[in-house]
Amino acid sequence: MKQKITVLGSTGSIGTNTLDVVARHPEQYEIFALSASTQVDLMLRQCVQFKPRFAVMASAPHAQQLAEGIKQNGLVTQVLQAQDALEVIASHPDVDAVMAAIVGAAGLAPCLAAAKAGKRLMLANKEALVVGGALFMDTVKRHGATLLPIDSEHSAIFQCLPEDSSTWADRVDSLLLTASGGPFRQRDPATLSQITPEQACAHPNFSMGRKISVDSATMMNKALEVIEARWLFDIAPEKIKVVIHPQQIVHSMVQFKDSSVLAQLGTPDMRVPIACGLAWPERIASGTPVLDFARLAALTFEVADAQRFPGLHLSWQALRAPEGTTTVLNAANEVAVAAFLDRRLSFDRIHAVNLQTLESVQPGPVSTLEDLMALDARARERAGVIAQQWVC
Ligand SMILES: NC(=O)C1=CN([C@@H]2O[C@H](COP(=O)(O)OP(=O)(O)OC[C@H]3O[C@@H](n4cnc5c(N)ncnc54)[C@H](OP(=O)(O)O)[C@@H]3O)[C@@H](O)[C@H]2O)C=CC1
Ligand SMILES: CC(=O)[C@@H](O)[C@H](O)COP(=O)(O)O
Ligand SMILES: [Mn+2]
Repeated sequence: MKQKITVLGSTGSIGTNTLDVVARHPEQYEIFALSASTQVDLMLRQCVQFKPRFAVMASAPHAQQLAEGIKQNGLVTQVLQAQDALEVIASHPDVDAVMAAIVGAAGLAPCLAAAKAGKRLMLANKEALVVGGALFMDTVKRHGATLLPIDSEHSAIFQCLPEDSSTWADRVDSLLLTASGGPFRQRDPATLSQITPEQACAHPNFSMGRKISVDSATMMNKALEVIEARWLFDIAPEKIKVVIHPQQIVHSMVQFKDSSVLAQLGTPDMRVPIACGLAWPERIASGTPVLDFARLAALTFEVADAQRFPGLHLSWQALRAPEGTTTVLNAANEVAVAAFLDRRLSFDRIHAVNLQTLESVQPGPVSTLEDLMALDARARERAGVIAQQWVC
């Protein structure tokens, strides 16, 4: 039987890489549903190629445009656009696995729907876990869903950890997340206010969406990944460490109690963790060239400079603070990054918006999705006001 896959965010960087891997294995996988926000033409091409049963667009005008294209091409794909359409395709009884590749907190509701339906959930959308925290993990456990990390660092750790998670607490000393340091690892900090969105999005090793690219440049991506690791691997925040490794060949490491360290290596290409998540515990070809150790240059490691990357430490601070603080941090960062990408906020103010929002929003209850979304909305509103004072 072929596995039926829903891809949430199919027009993005992770979405298109997922479809690339799926297309290499037509005997094993078929696309059940796709979702996108604005890219109608690309979505139509994906529908022509993969013939999904459903395609979801985020807005009515985009859905209408897609429906016309679907009709012209004689396809039977049903186009949906409704508030709960993402939940519908994430939890449909015919779906075997869901790739969560929407960017931001917007991906939380469909992730929870997939988890409640007990699906195999491949999680790239780290913000969903940063926002959802305990509720997300409880939902996965209560409904017997299978959660597979797609974020490259977490996929690496997942592959290095013993299969039996009940042994982790006794055996594991710490998790070592590697970080590229982004495009400004060596840039004079005095010039950070001049950075353009184009410069910030020029990641040294990966071609990714604009939001995660800016996060990599501030190292807020690593802050989100520390929080993501805390929940995925149920580990105390102080046992999660970050080391800069500019080549991104070592994707992350696990240090055990006897000081032995296991690492996962590979060419930096997201099709590797995607193929790993799709097939786990089997292995399938990803289309990625293997590492050529004869030609590999030096692998180097450095400490992250706290002055250059002040956002990194917000992860540990937020994890020590009352539950819900990570939801506030994520919302502030989404607002600040959007303002920077719109050229309304300078690059070096992203951290200031995050910090001031954390200082001024007290998290309330976070035991339901509605609680989390209300807190997210409150934090966004506050972050918007804070960002406004520095509008450029
Ligand atoms: N790119 C990478 O290599 C990696 C990404 N990740 C994580 O994976 C997630 C996706 O990243 P990436 O693929 O780079 O992002 P992209 O911006 O490239 O893609 C995002 C996708 O989500 C859709 N989308 C955007 N906003 C909404 C919304 N409000 N509602 C519904 N759909 C929406 C977009 O639609 P459209 O394009 O049609 O507007 C697109 O399909 C992020 O959480 C990121 O942190 C993790 C590790 C690596
Ligand atoms: C590919 C991936 O998982 C991204 O999160 C990427 O690793 C970004 O790396 P840095 O945030 O370390 O630049
Ligand atoms: Mn990552």
